[in-house]
Amino acid sequence: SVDDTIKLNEDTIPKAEAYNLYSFTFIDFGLSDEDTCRATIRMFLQCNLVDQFHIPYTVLCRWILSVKKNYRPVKYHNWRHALNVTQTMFAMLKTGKMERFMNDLEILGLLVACLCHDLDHRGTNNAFQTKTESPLAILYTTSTMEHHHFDQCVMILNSEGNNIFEALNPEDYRTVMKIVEKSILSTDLAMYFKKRSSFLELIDNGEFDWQSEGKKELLCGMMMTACDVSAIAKPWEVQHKMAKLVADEFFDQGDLEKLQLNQQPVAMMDREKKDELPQMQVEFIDIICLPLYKVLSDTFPWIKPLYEGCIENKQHWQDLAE
Ligand SMILES: CCCCn1ccc(=O)c2c(N)nc(-c3ccccc3)cc21
Ligand SMILES: [Zn+2]
Repeated sequence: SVDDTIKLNEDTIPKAEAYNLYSFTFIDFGLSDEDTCRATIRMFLQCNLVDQFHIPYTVLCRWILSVKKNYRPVKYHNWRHALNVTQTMFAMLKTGKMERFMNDLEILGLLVACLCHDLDHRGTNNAFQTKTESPLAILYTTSTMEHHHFDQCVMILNSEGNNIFEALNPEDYRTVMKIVEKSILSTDLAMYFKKRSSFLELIDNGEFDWQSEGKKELLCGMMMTACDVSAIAKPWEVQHKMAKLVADEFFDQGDLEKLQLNQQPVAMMDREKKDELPQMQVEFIDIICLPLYKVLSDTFPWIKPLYEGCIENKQHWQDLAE
């Protein structure tokens, strides 16, 4: 009858294995937009978040659709990137066994942060906001886009029927919003090097339980970056396609800089230098990705597949760079 809501149970939403959600080699290419929403629901179900935090099914669906709608159709920083980052976080927590260090609020916060971490991205980076004196750069002078992404996350949660946190008590609500805010802000790659050296210091001091406030925040921040760049660790065919999407988005920004600002873009964003891409990929892997996945997989061995995937892709890019 009309008042039959779609009962949320195992069979209305395909199983996690049907979407290969537990794997570090998850590929979204074959999924329809509707499938991406079902896969997101499945990840929340598998982490028992819907029952744990009494998230009404219709609110969860509406929120996922609102988040998807607030991603722009840019070449790389779109809804599919958000889904891929969220799925990598899910795989790190489950297959990578990182969930043992996290309480339920942290798991909820991390998945929400991943899904929202690039909301309303325009395909241009923080430097571009500053150079063009965009309204966002005037609003936030540091981590400009990341503050905007968090703002958009809050705006959606405050929209009618979209507050998946509505059943949380005030203390838990404050806690989870802090986790979401810190996790989204930690995806600013400019913060990565500082974060990594603090993380290394903790490792060198023999840190093992990660339970204090600051240490937990640092671990979540490292996990967020590991998920954000995880396209670099995917099977070569997938990585090659994703790298082209990243480069094309960078080149579009370079074009804007030439046209709007009459400035010469950096090599990474200059389509005249596209044949230097393989070498730039090797540098990106060596400077950002390998150090990150090495320190994480040395400490948490079950996420080694990310390190191995990255090593393999470095080899492929080196072959192209010669
Ligand atoms: C906005 C930051 C994107 C970071 N990023 C995330 C995941 C990726 O897979 C990749 C990639 N394959 N390549 C690049 C890259 C492209 C041209 C020059 C230098 C680096 C970046 C990247
Ligand atoms: Zn991202």
